Amino acid sequence: MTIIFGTETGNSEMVADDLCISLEQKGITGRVVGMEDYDVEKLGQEAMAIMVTSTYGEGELPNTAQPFAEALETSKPDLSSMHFAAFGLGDSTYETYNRGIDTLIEKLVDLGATQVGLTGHHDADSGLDAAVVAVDWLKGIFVEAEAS
Ligand SMILES: Cc1cc2nc3c(=O)[nH]c(=O)nc-3n(C[C@H](O)[C@H](O)[C@H](O)COP(=O)(O)O)c2cc1C
Repeated sequence: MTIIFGTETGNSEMVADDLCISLEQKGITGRVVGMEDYDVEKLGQEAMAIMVTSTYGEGELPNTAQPFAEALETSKPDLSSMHFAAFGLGDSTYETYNRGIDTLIEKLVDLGATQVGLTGHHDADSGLDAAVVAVDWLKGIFVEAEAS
C-alpha cells in the first residue's frame, strides 16, 4: 500500500512513516512517497493508497502538494479503480482548519476515486502527537473495513 504525503515542515512525512510501520505490523507492505516525487499518471494503478497532507498559508496545500494537485488538474488521470484513505494535519487556531486534505479529497473524488472510511485529522493545537493520532485513526479504518 502506498502512503503519499504532502508537507511543508516534515510533520506529514513523520506521520506517513509511522503509518507505514503500523501497516507492516499488520503484515501489509507499505511504501512512503512524497507528492513531489510521485507521478500522478500512476495514481490510477493504486488499488488502495493513504493520502496525508497538512494545510498551509490560508487553507492551502503545502509546497510539496501544490504541483501534485496541479498535475491532477492537467493530467486528469482516471482514478475509477483507486481507493484511498485520507489524513490531514492542521491547527484549529486557523479558520481554515485542515482545509488542505479536503481540497485533495475533492480532486481525487472528482477523478473517480473512492474514499475509504472517515477523514482523519490532527490538530497541532491539541498538543497530541500527530503520529499517535494517525495510527489510532488507521486502526479505525481497518475495523470499519473488516466490519463491512
Ligand atoms: C505559516 C503557517 C500557516 C498555516 N496555515 C494553516 C491553515 O490555514 N490551516 C490549518 O489547519 N493549519 C495551518 N497551519 C498548521 C500546519 O498545518 C501544522 O503545523 C502541520 O502540523 C504542519 O505539517 P507539515 O510539517 O507536514 O507541513 C499553518 C502553519 C503555519 C506555520
